[in-house]
Amino acid sequence: MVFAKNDVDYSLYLVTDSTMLPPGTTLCSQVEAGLKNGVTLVQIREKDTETRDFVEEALEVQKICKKYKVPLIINDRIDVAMAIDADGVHVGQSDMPIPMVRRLLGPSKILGWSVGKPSEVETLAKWGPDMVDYIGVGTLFPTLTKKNPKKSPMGPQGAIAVLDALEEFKAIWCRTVGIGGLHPDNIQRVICQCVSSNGKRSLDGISLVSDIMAAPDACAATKRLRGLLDGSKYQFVDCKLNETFPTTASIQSVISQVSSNRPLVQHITNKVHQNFGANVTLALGSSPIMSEIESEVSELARIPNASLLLNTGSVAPIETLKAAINAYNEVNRPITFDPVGYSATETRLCLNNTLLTYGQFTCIKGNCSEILSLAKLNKDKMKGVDANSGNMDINLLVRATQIVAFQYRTIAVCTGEFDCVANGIFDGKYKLSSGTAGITAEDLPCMIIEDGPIPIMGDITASGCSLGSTIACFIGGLNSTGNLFDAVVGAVLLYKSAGKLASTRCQGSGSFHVQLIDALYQLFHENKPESWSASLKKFN
Ligand SMILES: Cc1ncc(COP(=O)(O)OP(=O)(O)O)c(N)n1
Ligand SMILES: Cc1nc(C(=O)O)sc1CCOP(=O)(O)O
Ligand SMILES: [Mg+2]
Repeated sequence: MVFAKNDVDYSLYLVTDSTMLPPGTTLCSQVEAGLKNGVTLVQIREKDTETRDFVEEALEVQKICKKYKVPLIINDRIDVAMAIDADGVHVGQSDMPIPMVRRLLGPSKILGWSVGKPSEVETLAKWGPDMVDYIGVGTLFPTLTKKNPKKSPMGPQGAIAVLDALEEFKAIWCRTVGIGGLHPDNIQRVICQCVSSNGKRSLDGISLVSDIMAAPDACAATKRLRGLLDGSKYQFVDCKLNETFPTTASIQSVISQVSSNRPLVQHITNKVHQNFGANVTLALGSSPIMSEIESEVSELARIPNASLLLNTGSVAPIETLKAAINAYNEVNRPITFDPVGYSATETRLCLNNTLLTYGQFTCIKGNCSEILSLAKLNKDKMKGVDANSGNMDINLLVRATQIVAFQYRTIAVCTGEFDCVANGIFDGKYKLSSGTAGITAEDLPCMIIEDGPIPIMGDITASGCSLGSTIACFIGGLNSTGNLFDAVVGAVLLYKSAGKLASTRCQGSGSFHVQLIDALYQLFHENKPESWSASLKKFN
């Protein structure tokens, strides 16, 4: 049987490993359980099996694949593939060179290649459409399955770079599967986030080993994976994700929800911010807890209307931060991420990038420098001077905010002399292969919040960090019918207006601190957004 290459379904690509079989299962029983429940492509990968045994196993698996009319790919071993007339081969960067494999296999067989960086895409593009049919894009996340890995995990951001390279080098024929550490808790996020910058391409499928091969109930495991792949919405937080533009009326509704739901806002933050952040949270009718105790994060995340503010100025161990992200993601509770000093040092860059790869953030908030760095746009392109002072290049900052929102599938906030909020969530919708149907970062809904300069804001500690507290209060307090974009924009609008009001009442930075809390308290409890001083306007 020859499979027409255009008909290959890469959506759920099982790679075997008989070293992890649960008791009572066999290589064939796990493969058949997968095929019965939605596996669309199989690769036999047995790294420690003698050739004779490998051939026999491959022949058995091939029989089952034929029964389900699913192609069988052989890992590494071109000789075995030819011997049993398999449907294709997968090789990596350190295996037999692709042109040689293609010459042995002939034009009709499926040939896959492991790719981890854009330069490898450039190579396959130069070879043209008769060489590589698909690429395994990885290693996405840490995995114990591949022994002595040569590549460190690239995360969704690394996969985006590969997808961008496929578009850049016009390898439009080449299909893609993500691989490495893929499991139900990250697959939707991967499909959502792994989209080329032009919005035209997302992964064509996911490839995995242990989630099925090591599953005591491989049928159930496969059914769950199939359900995620055939789904279309990643409802990662319990509220509405639609993209309607906020209004003063919708913001008023958000405040009413916060007021009645009194969210628990867990702060994992820097020491300077802790006290002021707690007082800001109380002023906003919410309940602060400044806990960095790993063993209680799951319990806290399950408290009704719990909301996490993760400010990486915190000195908590990274394992605690990861546990907190997991805990809140697991129960669809919101996480506001404040990557303090994002790339100021190698240490911070590594910490922030690790966390950004680790979970789904409901809102990512940063100052101009942090947002520009996250968007990989350096300040030199700014028309004006440094991003933290006057002469803002508004268009560039909005663009950077939209890029962050697009790439992390989040609500991105850039705060400074003016604030902007971009909505990159696409209502949670995702789709294999076709990306965002050509919608790009610059098409994202974006609101600008302005109230003129408030210089004294920069003269107190934790003013930026406490915008994070405000956002966490607002999104934590939403009902399931509350709209996320309204909440984030409302938080920024309130915070900016309160800052302006406090600046007119204070005598200096000391009294500004107090006046800011008073102003937040007053505007929140009055709940009259139409009277606030900051302006709210659509950027696009
Ligand atoms: C679908 C898919 N993607 C990547 C790999 C890894 O192949 P390779 O880099 O050759 O490493 P080994 O699998 O040979 O250890 C794969 N097998 N399948
Ligand atoms: C076979 C393989 N190749 C990888 C790559 O990055 O190229 S990662 C990997 C193992 C993936 O196993 P699991 O789904 O159990 O994490
Ligand atoms: Mg290999």
